[in-house]
Amino acid sequence: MSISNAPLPDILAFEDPEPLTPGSGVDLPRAQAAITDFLRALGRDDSDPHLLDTPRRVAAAYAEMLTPRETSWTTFPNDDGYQGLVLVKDIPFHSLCQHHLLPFRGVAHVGYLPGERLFGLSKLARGVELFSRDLQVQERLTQQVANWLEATLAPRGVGVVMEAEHLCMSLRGVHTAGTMTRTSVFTGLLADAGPLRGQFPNH
Ligand SMILES: Nc1nc2c(ncn2[C@@H]2O[C@H](COP(=O)(O)OP(=O)(O)OP(=O)(O)O)[C@@H](O)[C@H]2O)c(=O)[nH]1
Ligand SMILES: [Zn+2]
Repeated sequence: MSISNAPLPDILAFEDPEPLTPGSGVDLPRAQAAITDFLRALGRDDSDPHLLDTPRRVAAAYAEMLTPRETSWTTFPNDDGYQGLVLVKDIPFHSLCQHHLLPFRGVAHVGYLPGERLFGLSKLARGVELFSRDLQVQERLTQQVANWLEATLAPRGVGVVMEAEHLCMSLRGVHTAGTMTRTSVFTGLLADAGPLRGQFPNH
């Protein structure tokens, strides 16, 4: 099943979540042949020993960057009735800009106010990876992580803040190295500014 920008699948139901299958649309031999053509079109000498295996490496690198790791989506009942914020800060992530196929990378802060279910904490970081390993724009990525938490946990509120440097702005084009783009989505009881939302860095 491809996760590319598709509506959230029903299997994200929170009672018994199944593992998501990573995107299966990658055709490695075809990608490798395309990189060979690409290098020739860029006027590179493909007899250079360092370039001989580059098409295979590049195809494999992009396939890896576009494929999230398999995981299980364990949730637990909130038997103790915990009402406070669960917030995992500074989750490193990287993704690929849909416009230039160059990386953007930074940190995500992901939190929720639990309802009846709790996530294993690592799953918040895995959720960021799930949607990052795609050709993305940062706004959609942020919204997808928030939508996924809503659909999976039915929490009382969700907050997702993402801060990233886009290499398409740093290495080319406008050449503004070091800029950081912040996107955020807050829902439910976190939609309005207040002390809970204030726990998010740079909210
Ligand atoms: N909204 C949004 N824009 C992005 C993101 N990543 C890259 N972009 C922008 O996408 C735009 C593409 O603009 P175009 O004018 O079509 O492409 P371009 O000529 O390469 O643009 P420059 O980067 O300004 O040279 C650029 O302004 C990028 O900065 C993102 O995650 N969200
Ligand atoms: Zn870009």
